[in-house]
This record gives sequence, structure tokens and C-alpha cells, in this order.
Amino acid sequence: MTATNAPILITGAGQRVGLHCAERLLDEGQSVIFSYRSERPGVQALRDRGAIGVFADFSSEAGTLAFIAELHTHTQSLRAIIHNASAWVAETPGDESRAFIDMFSVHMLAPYLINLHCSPLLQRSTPADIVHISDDVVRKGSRQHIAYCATKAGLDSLTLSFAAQFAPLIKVNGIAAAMVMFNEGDDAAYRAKVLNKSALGIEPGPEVIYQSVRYLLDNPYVTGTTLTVNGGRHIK
Ligand SMILES: NC(=O)C1=CN([C@@H]2O[C@H](COP(=O)(O)OP(=O)(O)OC[C@H]3O[C@@H](n4cnc5c(N)ncnc54)[C@H](OP(=O)(O)O)[C@@H]3O)[C@@H](O)[C@H]2O)C=CC1
Ligand SMILES: Nc1nc2c(c(=O)[nH]1)N=C([C@H](O)[C@@H](O)CO)CN2
Repeated sequence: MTATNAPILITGAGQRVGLHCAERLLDEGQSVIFSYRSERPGVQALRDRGAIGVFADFSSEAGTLAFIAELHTHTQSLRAIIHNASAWVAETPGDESRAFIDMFSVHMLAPYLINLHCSPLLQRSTPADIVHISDDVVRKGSRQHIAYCATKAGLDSLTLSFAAQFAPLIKVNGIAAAMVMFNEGDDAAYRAKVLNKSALGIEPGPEVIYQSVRYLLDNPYVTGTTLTVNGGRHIK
């Protein structure tokens, strides 16, 4: 039996890109389940619109498995899973391992476990999708965010493997983003330096990620693909 209007799960939707994508899905009448770690205004805003918020700390296997168990109490099907949750942490002397383990957990272990344990929920929906939100920086590496980049590269590998494993019932794709939206503390000099890295030289905002998600959800013939959404960094 195919579920109609099965919810879409998006992780890390309490702020910024995830919040925007969750709001746009709700705008289109799509039911949404989202994960959050910190209580933020965006979390309550999504609840107020009828989305179901489920706490998740993906920094450990136990935390991810607890999230998966809680998720199963809220739904018996899923239209899609959007893996958005992420930590962008530079190497800091003295706790390199902690940072690496944390980003491995949120960028690789959590998507891996959620995909494996929740694929039966996706199989009750037609069509069904998994979207991994990754980073264009994987293309060339990063001197300032070595562990972040390596774990996002691992996420891109999961896209290929799960696309092969889950075809034809579930499509699995990625989005390799770059410079979507700055953080509050980013100063003018940093902003100018980052904008200069791309051919288009703009801060596009989170809608470009939603447009990419929409394309992947709507296109029945795309799987195992990672969309580059980087303002032309690769041709600069
Ligand atoms: N912003 C940009 O310009 C770019 C973004 N991207 C990618 O796009 C996606 C969205 O980016 P953006 O909105 O800036 O992301 P954020 O940095 O705002 O992170 C999104 C959410 O992830 C959650 N999160 C982080 N670590 C964990 C964890 N261990 N367990 C559970 N949740 C966690 C955070 O929760 P909490 O609220 O508790 O902190 C946060 O709200 C990310 O995957 C990012 O890597 C890629 C390139 C550029
Ligand atoms: N989880 C996050 N990942 C990334 C962020 C962010 O704020 N949170 N920001 C970036 C930068 O915008 C980078 O693209 C600038 O070159 C990358 N990833």
C-alpha cells in the first residue's frame, strides 16, 4: 500500500537552511517531521505550523538510535529523508579527535544508521527519496576544515552506495553546496574573501538549496547524483 502525503523528515531544521526548507515544504502542504538539538525560535515556529519536532543529538550512536526509535512512534511511512544536520568545525589544537569524531557522527554515522533503519518507512511511499546535503569543498579539500571536508566526502560516498542499494524504490542523491548563507559573526573582510571565491560572487540564501531539493524530489530519473550548487567556484 502506498502512503499518501507521507511526511518528509529533515534533520537539523531548527535554523538556517534546514528551517527554510522545512517552511517551504509546509508552504506546499507537505507534512514534515524535523530533528532539532537546541530549542530555538525556529523549532517552535515549525511546531506552530503543525510539524513534528523530534529531539536528536547525532554526536553518538546511542543518540542517533534513540532518535530513530522516537521517529518510529510518529510515522509508519516517509516520503523523503533530507540529511541537513551538520557541524562546521575547524581544527582546534588539543581536541582534533573530538572534532573529527563529532563530525564523523553527524555527517556519516547518523545518515548511515537512519538510512538503514528507516528505509522500510520510505518503501511505503512512491516516490521515495533520500537527499544528503554535502559541500562543494569535497572537490578540492580544505586546509582549514580537514575533518569537516573528509566527513562530507564520506557522505558523498554514502550517496553512491545507498543509491545502488535502494534502487529502484528509493532515489538517493546529494547536494554539494558552497557559500549559501553567512553566519552572524562573519565580518566584512571574511565575507568579501568568500564571495570572491565564486564566479557569481553572491550570498544566495537558503532558497537555492530548497530549489535543489525540489528538483531531486520531483525528478524520477535522477539517483546516485550530487548536484553542485556553488556559484561557479570550480571555474573561478
Ligand atoms: N551555510 C552554508 O553556506 C553552507 C552549508 N552547507 C551545508 O548545508 C547544510 C545546512 O547548512 P546550515 O544551515 O548553515 O547548517 P547549520 O550550521 O545551521 O547546522 C544545521 C543544524 O545542524 C544541527 N546539528 C549540528 N550538530 C548536530 C548534532 N551532533 N546532532 C544533531 N544536530 C546537530 C544544529 O543544531 P543546533 O541548533 O543544536 O546547533 C543546527 O541547527 C549543512 O549540511 C551544511 O554543511 C554547505 C555549504 C555551505
Ligand atoms: N554546518 C555548516 N556547514 C557549513 C557552513 C555552516 O554555516 N554550517 N558554512 C559554510 C561556509 O559558508 C563555507 O561554504 C564558506 O566558504 C560551509 N559549511
